[in-house]
Amino acid sequence: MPILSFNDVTIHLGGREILSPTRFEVEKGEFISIIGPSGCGKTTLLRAAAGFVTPSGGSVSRQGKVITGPSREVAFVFQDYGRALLPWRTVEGNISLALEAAGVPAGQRAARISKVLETVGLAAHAGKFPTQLSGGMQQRVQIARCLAQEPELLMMDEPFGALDAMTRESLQDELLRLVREQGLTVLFVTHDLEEAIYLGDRVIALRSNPTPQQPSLAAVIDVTIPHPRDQLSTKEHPDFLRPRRDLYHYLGHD
Ligand SMILES: Nc1ncnc2c1ncn2[C@@H]1O[C@H](COP(=O)(O)OP(=O)(O)OP(=O)(O)O)[C@@H](O)[C@H]1O
Repeated sequence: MPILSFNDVTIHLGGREILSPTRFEVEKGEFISIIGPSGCGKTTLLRAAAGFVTPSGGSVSRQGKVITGPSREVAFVFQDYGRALLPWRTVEGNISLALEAAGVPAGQRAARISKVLETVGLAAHAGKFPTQLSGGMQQRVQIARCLAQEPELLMMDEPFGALDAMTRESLQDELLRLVREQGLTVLFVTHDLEEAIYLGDRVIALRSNPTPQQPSLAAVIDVTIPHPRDQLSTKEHPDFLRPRRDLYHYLGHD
């Protein structure tokens, strides 16, 4: 059974159709990249998948059950790490939030926090406050907080969009490693075509202003580049260049 199904989901916001009927499924352990022009509904699609937005038509199911609201089984990483982390809590304190919310007993929290901090390479920074960390490290704290939650689904909304190119590439590689080690299922929104292909098992391309002839779902492209991937050879691989060219056209760059 798919972990997530969009069953002809339509979404209207502010009296406008943002998402025209959209159907796709996500299997456990898949990494789905979502790409499209600004305002085409990428965040809205993530929010619907997380139960924050109710479809005006169709339904979203998780493990075969129609979702009716938010769940602890879904964790969110936002682009704006500065606002996602509480500045008055240390790194450990921020991660503890997810465990407190999930009702994990105090005696079990410390071990889970050190495990996720180890996983994201921040064990030495547990007692620091977010402002004492670089942007990339703060983003890793957000990711660690999500991992501590042990979610079924990880939603990432342009998580690396505010980082410099080198930090972004190293976090992409770290994320790929985590996904493979932990068998995570991820929906990852990005503006960056190369990032979408580099990370994804599939790329979903959305278009703005859908019509019956040109629905929101412009394309779903399988990415067959083998793992492990690396920034140099993967991006020269024919299975990288082909979807890059196809998606470039789908996104209206003809
Ligand atoms: N609560 C809302 N009420 C009305 N309109 C909304 C609401 N939320 C989003 N929209 C509109 O829906 C459209 C899609 O927004 P969304 O944030 O999903 O796009 P996006 O593809 O993620 O954009 P970006 O790439 O710029 O982040 C936009 O035109 C936005 O203005």
